[in-house]
Amino acid sequence: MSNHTTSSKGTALITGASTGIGAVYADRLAQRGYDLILVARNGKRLSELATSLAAKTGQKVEAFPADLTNKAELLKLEERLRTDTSITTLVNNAGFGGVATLLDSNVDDMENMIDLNITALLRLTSAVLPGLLERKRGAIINIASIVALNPELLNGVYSGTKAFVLNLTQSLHKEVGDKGVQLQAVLPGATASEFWNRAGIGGHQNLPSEIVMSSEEMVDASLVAFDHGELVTIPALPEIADWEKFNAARLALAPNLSHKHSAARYGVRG
Ligand SMILES: NC(=O)C1=CN([C@@H]2O[C@H](COP(=O)(O)OP(=O)(O)OC[C@H]3O[C@@H](n4cnc5c(N)ncnc54)[C@H](OP(=O)(O)O)[C@@H]3O)[C@@H](O)[C@H]2O)C=CC1
Ligand SMILES: CC(=O)[C@H](N)C(=O)O
Repeated sequence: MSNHTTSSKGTALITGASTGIGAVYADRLAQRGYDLILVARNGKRLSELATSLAAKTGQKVEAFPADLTNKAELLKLEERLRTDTSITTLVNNAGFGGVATLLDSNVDDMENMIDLNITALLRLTSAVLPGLLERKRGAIINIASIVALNPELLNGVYSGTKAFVLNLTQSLHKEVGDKGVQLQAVLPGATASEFWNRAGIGGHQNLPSEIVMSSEEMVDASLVAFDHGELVTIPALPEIADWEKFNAARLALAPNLSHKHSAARYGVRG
């Protein structure tokens, strides 16, 4: 498959685009002049969104229904990412979480969460990245979460999946960030979307309103950060210096985490 684009921005492929944060990315990127490929399970919702965004923006918008936890469907999307040279941007947004403790969770549901939040994201990234590097152009936006930094909040497997997304993005930035491909990890806090209904707490209306951002504001802030080339974006964090201090402390630990001998405090030095 070759170049389908009608746009100089190229095509953005957005997973989890049928609603919530992904649907707002679709709207905003189409308004910025991207053609779109919209992915989610609900084909009817996707087609309706594709039709309305195409009419609103004049961009080419395609619905690509797929369950990303289904290997055959995931492989089809990977093939598209590998072969469609119009694709310049991947927004890895599809994901779900939970609020139950591990002991109260069904382990099959946890595995399914890992399949979507980690495996699908990894495989789609691996499929698109070589082409972007070859063309020296493009971006991957990965939707993580503030729970990447906060394992004590919500479900621990969910936190682990989002820590994976953050770490992978930081690692890829080091690997390819100077080769023409922009990376961004977005760490939303509580955001108004169907996430909260799917997570089993009956909707974001059940949260204190002071901690819940609209999906529109979350995405708009993240796109401003994207334009500034920010690698890790925490839309709700008032002072970026707080993140920078946290990250600097992590980096300062690094040279001291691997030594020939264990620390003196354990009293077992050879
Ligand atoms: N809302 C929040 O408070 C926060 C959300 N996030 C993250 O943001 C991302 C988007 O979530 P949000 O918009 O809030 O949630 P929503 O539940 O509103 O949207 C999730 C999207 O993912 C799609 N999706 C779910 N399962 C699959 C699947 N198996 N295959 C393909 N698509 C799937 C859904 O569509 P369909 O059902 O049609 O497949 C939908 O489009 C997620 O990664 C979430 O973890 C991070 C921090 C905070
Ligand atoms: C931190 C949150 O409130 C959240 N929903 C998430 O991380 O997905």
